[in-house]
Amino acid sequence: MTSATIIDGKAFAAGLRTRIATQVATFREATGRAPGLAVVLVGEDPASSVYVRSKGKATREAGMESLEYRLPADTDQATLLALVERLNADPAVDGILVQLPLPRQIDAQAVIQAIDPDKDVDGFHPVNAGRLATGVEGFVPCTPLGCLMLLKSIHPSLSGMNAVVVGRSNIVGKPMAQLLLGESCTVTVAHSRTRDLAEVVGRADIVVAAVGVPGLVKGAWIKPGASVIDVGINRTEAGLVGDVEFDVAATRAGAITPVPGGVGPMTIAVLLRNTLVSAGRRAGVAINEAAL
Ligand SMILES: Nc1nc(=O)c2c([nH]1)NC[C@@H]1CN(c3ccc(C(=O)N[C@@H](CCC(=O)O)C(=O)O)cc3)C=[N+]21
Ligand SMILES: [Mg+2]
Repeated sequence: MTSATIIDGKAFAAGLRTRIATQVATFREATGRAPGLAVVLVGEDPASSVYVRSKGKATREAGMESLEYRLPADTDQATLLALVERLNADPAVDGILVQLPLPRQIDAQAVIQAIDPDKDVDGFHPVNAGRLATGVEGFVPCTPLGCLMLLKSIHPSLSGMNAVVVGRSNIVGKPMAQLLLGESCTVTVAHSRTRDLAEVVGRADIVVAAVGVPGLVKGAWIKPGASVIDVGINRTEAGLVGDVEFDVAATRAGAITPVPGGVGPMTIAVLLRNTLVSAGRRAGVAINEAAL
C-alpha cells in the first residue's frame, strides 16, 4: 500500500529543460553563439558511457553545444591536465565536466582543481565548495541542487524542518547539508559511523539518502509524513534500486522519489542549468534564474 506522493523527477526535469531551452534561445540571439558544455570521459566504463551519451543528447536538445572528449583508459595525468587547460582557455566553452570516477593513475582531486572555478558546472572545485559554504555566488553540485528543487516543489519553505542527510561525500552529502542549512533547516549529517541511525532518521521531516548501499534506509524508520529523497543508484540483480527501502517507506512518507525516475534525471537538467548560468555570467547576458 502506497500512500506517499511519488515525486516525478523525470517530469520535473523535462519541465526544467524546456525552461532552460527558452533562455538558451534568448542567449543565442543576444550573443550569436550557443552555450558550450565540454564533457571529458577517460576510459570506457559502461555506466559512465551511458551517462555521457545522455548528457550530450540533453545538451543538444536544449540548444547548447556539446563538446565531447573521449580519451583512452591509459591516458596519463599530464595529458588530461593539458586538455583541461585548453578548455579553460577556450572562449566557446562555458562549462567543463570531467566524468568521475577516473582511472587510478589519475589524481582526481588535481584534475578538479585544474578546472577554472568559473567553468566548473559540476561545482566540485574547492573554490565552489567554499563559495557554497559561505553564501557567495558560484556553482552548486548538480545532484544536491536537483534534490533541493524537488523538495521545494513539495515544501516551498523548508524553514525549521529537521533534515537528515545520510552520506557525507563531497559530491552529494556535504553540499546537500549546506543547501539545507541555507534553507534554515536543522541539519544532521549521518554516515557509516553514526550510532542508532534508525533513531536519527526517525526524527527527520526530510531524509536525503546518498550512501550507495541498496536499501540501507529502512522504511520503518521513516517518520510518518516525511519527505524522502533517494539519491542512490545501485545496480542489483533486481535491477536499479535506491538507498531507501522504497516499498515500505512509501507507506509512511508524505512524498518520496523513485529510482529510477527521481533524482537521476534532475542531475542532468541541473547540469544544463549551471551551463546556461555560466554562459550568461561569462557573456554578461542576464539569465532569469528565478524563471528556471
Ligand atoms: N563529473 C561528474 N559529474 C556527474 O554529475 C556525474 C559523474 N561525474 N559521474 C557519474 C555520476 C552519476 N550521474 C548520473 C547522471 C544521471 C543519472 C540518470 O539520469 N539516472 C536515471 C537513469 C538511470 C539508469 O537507467 O541508469 C534515473 O535515475 O532515472 C544518474 C546518474 C552523474 N554523475
Ligand atoms: Mg559514508
